[in-house]
Amino acid sequence: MPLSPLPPVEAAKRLSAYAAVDRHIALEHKLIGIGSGSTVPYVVDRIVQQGAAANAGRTFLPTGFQSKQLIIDAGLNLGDVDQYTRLDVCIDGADEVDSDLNAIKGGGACQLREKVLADMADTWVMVADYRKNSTVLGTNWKQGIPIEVAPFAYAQVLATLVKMGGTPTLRMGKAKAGPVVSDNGMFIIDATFPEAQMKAPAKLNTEIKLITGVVEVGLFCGMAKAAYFGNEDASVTCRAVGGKVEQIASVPDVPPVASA
Ligand SMILES: O=C(CO)[C@H](O)[C@H](O)COP(=O)(O)O
Repeated sequence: MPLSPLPPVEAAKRLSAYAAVDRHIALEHKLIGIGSGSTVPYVVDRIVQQGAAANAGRTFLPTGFQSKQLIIDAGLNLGDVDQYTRLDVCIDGADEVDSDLNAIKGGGACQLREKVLADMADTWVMVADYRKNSTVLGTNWKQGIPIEVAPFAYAQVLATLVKMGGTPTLRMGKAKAGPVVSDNGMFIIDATFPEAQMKAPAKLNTEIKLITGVVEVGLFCGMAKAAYFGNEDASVTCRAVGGKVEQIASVPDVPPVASA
């Protein structure tokens, strides 16, 4: 059956997710990390399409409340990060990816758990629509780098980020008075930095991480094996570690490893 029609950005998210699952989640993969955001439901969707037999012996670890619900709602086996020290593969979304596969993540305030699972995974892969495909971080994603901080320390961290050249703001709730509180009970600061600093994201990541009170930084540097971007023309751009870029003309309606 052909894929159901979707608005262009949603269709692009679905394409990236389907292509990444088809390439990176094989029948022998038993421990799988599920990231956060609005692209990841399509990852779970494609995994379910691989069939009940494929998924019977698998365990899925979530990066937060949202992905935990996705795993449960899909009828997949839920695992806890306490039970494992490695994953076969983890697929996650991204807010922006640069030409070296460094990424800004944490638009959904999940960057701590996302980074722990990325660290654990033998293969960590990002999925996103074409708007996230960039050369320098901060070009398309203007909101800033999400930084998870201990609530007690937030004012001091804000001041230190300003001294470092950043423009930080405390992320406020949309349907809640007061700041956003992460799944870990932390606050989130979003900080923009001048392009010169954004061009060296690994250095910036280390500098921010060293601020007392910072729990995790939404810069993911040197972690990804590949990033998949769904395009408006129904193709998928795959950028792999080492700089190889591949255009995937189309994604099949059914996953190649589908089982009964
Ligand atoms: O890092 C994240 C959440 O903390 C998400 O993966 C990121 O915000 C991308 O989300 P989306 O797929 O909705 O664009």
